[in-house]
Amino acid sequence: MDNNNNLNVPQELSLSELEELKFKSGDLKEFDKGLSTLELDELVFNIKNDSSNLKIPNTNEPLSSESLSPPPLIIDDGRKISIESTVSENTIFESQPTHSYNFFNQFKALFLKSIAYQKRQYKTNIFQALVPVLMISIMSFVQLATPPTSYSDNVEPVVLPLPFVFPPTINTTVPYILLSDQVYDIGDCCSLTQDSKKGFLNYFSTSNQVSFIPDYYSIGMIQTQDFEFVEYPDKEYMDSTSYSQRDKREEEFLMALLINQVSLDPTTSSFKTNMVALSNNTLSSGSIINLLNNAFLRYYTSNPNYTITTNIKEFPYKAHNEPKDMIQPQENFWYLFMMSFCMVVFVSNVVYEKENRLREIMKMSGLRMHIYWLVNYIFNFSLYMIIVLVAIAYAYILKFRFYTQTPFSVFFVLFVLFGMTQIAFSFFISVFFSSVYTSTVVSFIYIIFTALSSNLLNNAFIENPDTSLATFVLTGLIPHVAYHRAISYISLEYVGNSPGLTWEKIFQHEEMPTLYGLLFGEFLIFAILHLYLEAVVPSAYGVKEHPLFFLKKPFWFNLFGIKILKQQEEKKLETVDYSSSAPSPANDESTTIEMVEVMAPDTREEKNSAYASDSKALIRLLSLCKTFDGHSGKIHAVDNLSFSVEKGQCVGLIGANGSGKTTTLNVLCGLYSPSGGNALINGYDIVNNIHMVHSSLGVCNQEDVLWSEMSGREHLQFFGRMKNLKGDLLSVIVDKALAEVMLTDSQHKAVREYSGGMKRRLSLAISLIGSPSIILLDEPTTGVDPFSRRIVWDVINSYKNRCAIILTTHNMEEAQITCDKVCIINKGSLKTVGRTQDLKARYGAGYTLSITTTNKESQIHEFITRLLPEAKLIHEISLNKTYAVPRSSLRLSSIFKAIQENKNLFSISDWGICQSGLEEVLLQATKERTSSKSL
Ligand SMILES: Nc1ncnc2c1ncn2[C@@H]1O[C@H](COP(=O)(O)OP(=O)(O)OP(=O)(O)O)[C@@H](O)[C@H]1O
Repeated sequence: MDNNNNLNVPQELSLSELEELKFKSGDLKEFDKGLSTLELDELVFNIKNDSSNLKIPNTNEPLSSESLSPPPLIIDDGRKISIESTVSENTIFESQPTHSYNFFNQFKALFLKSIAYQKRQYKTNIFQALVPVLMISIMSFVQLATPPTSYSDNVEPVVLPLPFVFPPTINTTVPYILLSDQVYDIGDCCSLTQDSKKGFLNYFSTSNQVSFIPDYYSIGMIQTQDFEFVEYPDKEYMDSTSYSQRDKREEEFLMALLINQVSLDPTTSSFKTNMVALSNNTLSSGSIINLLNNAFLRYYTSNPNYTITTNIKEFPYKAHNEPKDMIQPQENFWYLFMMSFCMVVFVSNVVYEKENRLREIMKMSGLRMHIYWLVNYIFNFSLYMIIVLVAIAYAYILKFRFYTQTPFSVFFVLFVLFGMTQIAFSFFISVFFSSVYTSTVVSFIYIIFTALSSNLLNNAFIENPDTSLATFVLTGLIPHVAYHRAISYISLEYVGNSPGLTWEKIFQHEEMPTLYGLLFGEFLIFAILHLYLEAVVPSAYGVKEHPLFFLKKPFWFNLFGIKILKQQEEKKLETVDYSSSAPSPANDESTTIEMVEVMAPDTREEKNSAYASDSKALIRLLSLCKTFDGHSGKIHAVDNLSFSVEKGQCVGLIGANGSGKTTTLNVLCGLYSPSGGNALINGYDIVNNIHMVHSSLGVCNQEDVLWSEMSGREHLQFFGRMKNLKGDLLSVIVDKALAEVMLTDSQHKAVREYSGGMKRRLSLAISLIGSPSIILLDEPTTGVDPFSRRIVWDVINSYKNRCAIILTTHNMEEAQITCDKVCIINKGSLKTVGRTQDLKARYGAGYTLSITTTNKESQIHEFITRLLPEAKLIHEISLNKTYAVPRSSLRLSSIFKAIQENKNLFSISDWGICQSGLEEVLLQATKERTSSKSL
C-alpha cells in the first residue's frame, strides 16, 4: 500500500473504515448501498457492503451522476486526492427508475432518436430540401429560356382586325324553334314569307351591320348574305341537325334561336321578349345579341335601316413585355412534384423500421405505438415544413408570381393541409408494404402518375365547371389530385396582372373551400384508417389486434397508460391448463395422450412448477405452442413447452438447428403471437397484456436489429431513455454499458461500420440497459471472438442475480458457465431439464479418450478396442483418434497404466482423457427421449 502514493489506507475497507478517511463533503451514507468499488489512481479499494449503515435511496427517483460520485478524499497529510468512482452494477441497478410507461419520456426518446437518425442521413435530407430548389430552378430556367410575350402600348386607338366576325360570309341557315304557347303574333313574328315581311325575323338584316368607330372594336358584323331561318319541330332535332350541319359545312360559328315569348302590348307600348340565342362560340355571343336587338328595334320602329352598334375596346395598357410564368394549369404540376417527393421518404422511413423489425424491438422496450405514430407525424411534418419554407424562400427570391401575387396565408395553409394529408396518406399506404425497395418504387410511380393524370383531370374540371360535386369529391379523394386542383385555381387567379386569390375570393369561390375541407377531411380519414389497419392487418411480425379491439377495455387502458391489475389477470390464467388446448404435432388426440403419458419425470416436474399457483417465477411458459404454415404442411416450431425461470436464474435453451429456440423467444417477446398456450412474464400474460410484458423486457434477438446509420452510443441512449433514464445518470449508464461490451472506442461510429461481433455486443448491451427484470438472449455470442465472449459471459453472470434470463446457445461452454438450468428441446418440445451437472450425471455421460500416434501403421485402434471393448471411435483426424468411453467401462488407473506401458510399442506421442460435456448430454437426451416418445 505504501508503494502507492504512500497512502496509509488498507486495500480492503469496510464502510465504517472508509468513513474514517474523512470524506470532506457529505456523509458516506448518501451513497447508494451497492457502492462497492472506488478507484484511486491505479489503486482499487474494495469496500465491503455494509448495508445496515446505509440509507437506501428511493429507487423511483433517479440519482444523478453526482450522487454516484464520491466526494474528494482528504488523506492524512492534507493532500486532496479526487477519487473517480467506478459505479458498480448494483449501484446502477438499484438507482435506475422503474420502467413504467411514461408518455413524455417515450416521446422524448423517440424524438431525439429521430433527430439523431436524420442527422446521420444528412445526404438524403439535403437532397430532400434541394428537390423544391431544383424544381424551382428548372421552372425558372424554362421561364428565362422562353421569350417574353410583347405587348405594345394601346392607350391610343389601335386599328386592328376585328376580333371576331359573325355570321360567316357564307350562306347561313339559322334554325329556330318556338318553345311556348306564349308566342304572340307580333306582325307574324316568325312569318318568313317574302310578301308579308312583317315578322321580326325578317328584320335580321345584315347589310348595314358594319360599323367602325376608331376608338373601339365593333361587335358588328360583316354580312354578305341574308339569314335563312328554318323552323324545327323540337330542340333535339334542332341540336342534331345543327351538329351535322356544322360538321358538314365546317362553319366556324352557328346560331340558333329558342323563342319562348315575344309579345307586344300596343296599349302600354311594352315589348317583351324571352328568346335564347345559342351560339357555338362564346366570343360571338355579343354579336348575336347585337343582331337580335337590332332586329327588334327595326321591327318595332318599322325602320329597316335603324341600327345601333355595340362596340368593344380593349382595356388600355402601356406597352410591356410579359415574361413566361409557369402558372398555367398545364404547367403547374411542377408545384405538385415539388412538395410530393418527400412522400417517398415518409413511406420508406416507416417501412424501413417495419422491414428491419426495429419497430418490434422498440415495442419490446415498452414503446406504445400511439406515441410512435405521434412522433412520426410530428417529425415528418417538421421535415416537410423545412422543405416548404426553403421552397417559399427560394421562390420569393426568384419572384415567382405564384408566391408573390397570392397572399402568403392562402398558399401556406394549403401547403400545411397538404403536408398533413400527405403524411397520413403515406403512413396509410405503408401498411401494405414490407419492403423499402418496393415501397420506394411504388411511391415514385404514384407521384409521377398522379401528377400527370391530375393535370389532365384538373384541366377538364376547369374547362367544365358543371362537373357534379360527387365526381369532384371522388377524384379529389386522392390527396395529390385535390392539392393540385387547388394550385390550379390559385394559378388561374393571377393570369395576367390580376391580383391573386385572396381569402375573400376563396370564400366566394365555388371549389376552393371544398378543396381545403377535402384535404383536412382526408387527413383525418387516412390517419384513422392507417392506425386501425396498422393494428389489425397481419404482418410478418408482431401480435395483431382483433378487428373490434377498440371496443375492449385494455385498448383504452393502454392508451392512457392505466395499469392493469396483474394479480387478477394472473389468477384468471392459472385456472387454465393450456396443455389440453394446445395443438398437438399430428393434431391427433391419441398422440397427445401418449405424449402426456411418456412425459419424463423431470419435464413433468418442470411443468408442474411452471403451473404452480404459488410460483414466484418471473417467466412461466404454460404449454406454449407456435405453429407456422410451411410449404409441406404445418410446422410445430414450439410444441407444448412448459418451464419456468426464477429471479436470479439464467436458463439455457439448447437444441439442434430448427428445434424451436428462437421461435420460443420470439413468442415470449411478442414478435409472434402464440398458436396455443400462454406465458406469464412478470405476472402479465403474453396473449392479453403484451404491452405490460414489454415494460420489463430486455431482448437480444438472433439477428442484430439496429439502425445502420446510428452510432452505438445513440442506440444505447435511445433505449436507455425508453427505460426512463435521463440526464447524467443516462450518460453514466451508457458509458458503463459501452465499457462492458468493449465498444467505448467505437461508440460514435455508425453501426454500418461495425463488425459482426461488435453489432452482437451492442445488441447485448441494448438488451441489458435499464436493468430489465426479464432478459431474453438469443445466441448472444454468435460471431463474437473468444476473448470478447468471455467478457460477455462475465456481463451476463453479473446481471443474473437480479433478473430472470433465458439464453439460447449452441456453445456448450457458454451454457455451462452462464446457465443455472438447461432446457434441452427438440422439435419444439422439452426433452429434459435440469442443472448441467445433474444432466451430465443423469445421462451418464462418460469420458472422451484422445490419442495421437506418430506412426500411421500403429495398431493403436486394436489396442484400444482390446483394452476398452465398449469404447467407440467417434472421429479420426490424421494420426489422432477420439473415443467415447462409457463411464462404467473405465478404470482410470488401469488404462493409465496400460497406455503408459505400451506408449512406445504403439508410437503414442500424446494422449488424454476427460469427462464428456453437455454436448453429449444434448445428443443423448435428444436421441433417447425422441426414441422413447416414438415407441
Ligand atoms: N416465420 C417462419 N415461417 C415458417 N417456419 C418457420 C418460421 N420461423 C421458424 N420456422 C420454423 O420453425 C422451426 C424452429 O425454428 P427456430 O428458428 O425457432 O429454430 P432454432 O432452434 O432457433 O434454430 P437455430 O439454432 O438454427 O437458430 C424450424 O423448423 C423453422 O423452419
